Amino acid sequence: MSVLAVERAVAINAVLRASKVCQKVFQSLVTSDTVIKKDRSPVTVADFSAQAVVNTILYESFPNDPIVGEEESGSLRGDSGKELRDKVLSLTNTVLDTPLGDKELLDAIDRGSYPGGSHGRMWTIDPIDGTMGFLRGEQFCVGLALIIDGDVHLSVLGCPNLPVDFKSSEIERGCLFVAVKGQGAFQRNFSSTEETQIHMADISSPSAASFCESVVPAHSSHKEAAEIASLLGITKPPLRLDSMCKYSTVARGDADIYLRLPVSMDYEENIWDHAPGYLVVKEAGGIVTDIYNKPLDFSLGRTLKANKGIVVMHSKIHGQVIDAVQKVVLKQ
Ligand SMILES: Nc1ncnc2c1ncn2[C@@H]1O[C@H](COP(=O)(O)O)[C@@H](OP(=O)(O)O)[C@H]1O
Ligand SMILES: [Mg+2]
Ligand SMILES: [Mg+2]
Ligand SMILES: [Mg+2]
Repeated sequence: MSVLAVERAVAINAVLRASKVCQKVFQSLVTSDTVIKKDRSPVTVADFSAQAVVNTILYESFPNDPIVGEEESGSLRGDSGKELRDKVLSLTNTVLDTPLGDKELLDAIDRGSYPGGSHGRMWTIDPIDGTMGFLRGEQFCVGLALIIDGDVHLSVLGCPNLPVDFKSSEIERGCLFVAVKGQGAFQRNFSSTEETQIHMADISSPSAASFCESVVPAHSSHKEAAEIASLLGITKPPLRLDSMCKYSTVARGDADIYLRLPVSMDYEENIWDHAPGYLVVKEAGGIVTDIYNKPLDFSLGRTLKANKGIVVMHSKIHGQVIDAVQKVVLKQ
């Protein structure tokens, strides 16, 4: 059996079930189910439920593995949290084989409180990445990765709204991306278990490239990305997508560059926002660095403290893209 085969199967099952939760909520989303967290980002019933589902399934197979998860159960607790808790619980139990009770639900969500670090195994889960895209009915994904001694070894991205093929006239949506370190990156569609290996598009000149960036300008500077594109001679308009769908889009060759340019130099990227997408791109043959051309360091806790921004590209255009990023962002 290949390395991490059991973990791979469990992670796929967890992400598919969590994706199902998101799809159910997506079909009946009402704005009153949105609460505002301290950081003012919207969080929905689906974020809590998807994290509970993934953490429960991971715990059944790997009870000793710690988890770094985005969400925590604070707003579901006590009398004030009862209404939301009831909704999250009933939604969660629609996709689990063994139903959870109230306490088990809260415990499952809070199993994601691990501080991270450089030693041993840990999972990281973003139950809905691109919550803004989810609320708009656009792109979002469920992201899960296994990090061992600070290095990403396995990742699964569930993208329920992503067209399975941008180039096809059919509009089938829903795809899963899976990567294991050293084993390549694969796409399978929600409608099948068949896997197809994916690769970055071969590109020799940045001027022929297309690039993607966040929809939300507060997450990545659109203005600086336009300046970089102009320096590189890129004429195609940016492909704006929420979530780690940007990593999968580049990994399967639908775009060539992903720019995430810091809007504030104080912001630290979260490991769950990048570890799952990072490995899919690496295993598809791409390079992922920060704006300083430094590799991403997942070993420093819950955030990428040592990095600023994200730059994803094919090795053949790496030097030119990094030069342009540094000229514009670092004024070098
Ligand atoms: N100032 C900021 N700069 C960069 N990313 C930010 C940010 N504020 C929030 N984010 C992150 O941006 C993620 C979405 O990225 P994108 O814009 O690529 O869709 C959010 O994930 P969640 O939606 O999981 O909260 C959140 O963690
Ligand atoms: Mg969030
Ligand atoms: Mg996220
Ligand atoms: Mg999230």
